[in-house]
Amino acid sequence: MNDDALDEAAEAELATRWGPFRLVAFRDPGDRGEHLALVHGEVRDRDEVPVRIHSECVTGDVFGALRCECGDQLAAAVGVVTAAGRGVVVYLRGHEGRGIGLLDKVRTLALQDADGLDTVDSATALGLPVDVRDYGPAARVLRHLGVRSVRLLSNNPDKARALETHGVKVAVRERLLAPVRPENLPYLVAKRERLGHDLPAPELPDA
Ligand SMILES: Nc1nc2c(ncn2[C@@H]2O[C@H](COP(=O)(O)OP(=O)(O)OP(=O)(O)O)[C@@H](O)[C@H]2O)c(=O)[nH]1
Ligand SMILES: [Zn+2]
Repeated sequence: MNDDALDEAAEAELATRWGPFRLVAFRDPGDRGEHLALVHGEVRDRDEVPVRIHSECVTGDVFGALRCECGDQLAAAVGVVTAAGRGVVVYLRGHEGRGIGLLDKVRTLALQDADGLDTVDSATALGLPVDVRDYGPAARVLRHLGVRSVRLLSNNPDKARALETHGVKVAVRERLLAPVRPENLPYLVAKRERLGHDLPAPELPDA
């Protein structure tokens, strides 16, 4: 896809429970979707800016679902950014279910519960792709913000590679770990063993 400018963007200050952010809402020319970037501190013309590229997970991010660790990672990323005094959290809508959409994601969850399939096999069993996320919108908004290179907060080496193919300079990728819980243990195991995520062997804390 092209790596040109954003179609349109709107900005406002956003005081949050975590601290002050500048909200940049934008429409991307590639997927035509509306996405968000939460910007903290000065990021223009900076190198190694802490950046989280977060795929929408309405169940985990909004409703606190524990079967994935998305909500915990989002909070952790905001914590890293505010502690560093600068950074960006890009929130990509349309990435729900690694790009298959909300309804099909929920179908995969139901199949996991019914048949014990993991997050990969449940998608394949339904004839769905495992991961069809487009990182072009993330690359374009980082360019729009003038970020020179990023300290990427992610356990997914493919995400770093995908961003690089869209012209983002990933100076370093850093793990973004969430607490291991009984509810998210199967998901973390599958991400480590099936999807090649850079995760330590997940272990539950002693009770
Ligand atoms: N298809 C499918 N998608 C899921 C499932 N659980 C969570 N997701 C989606 O997975 C996306 C997040 O991807 P993950 O594989 O958890 O992590 P990642 O973004 O690749 O890697 P990190 O940067 O380390 O978070 C979100 O869009 C979720 O909606 C599931 O069981 N099936
Ligand atoms: Zn999730």
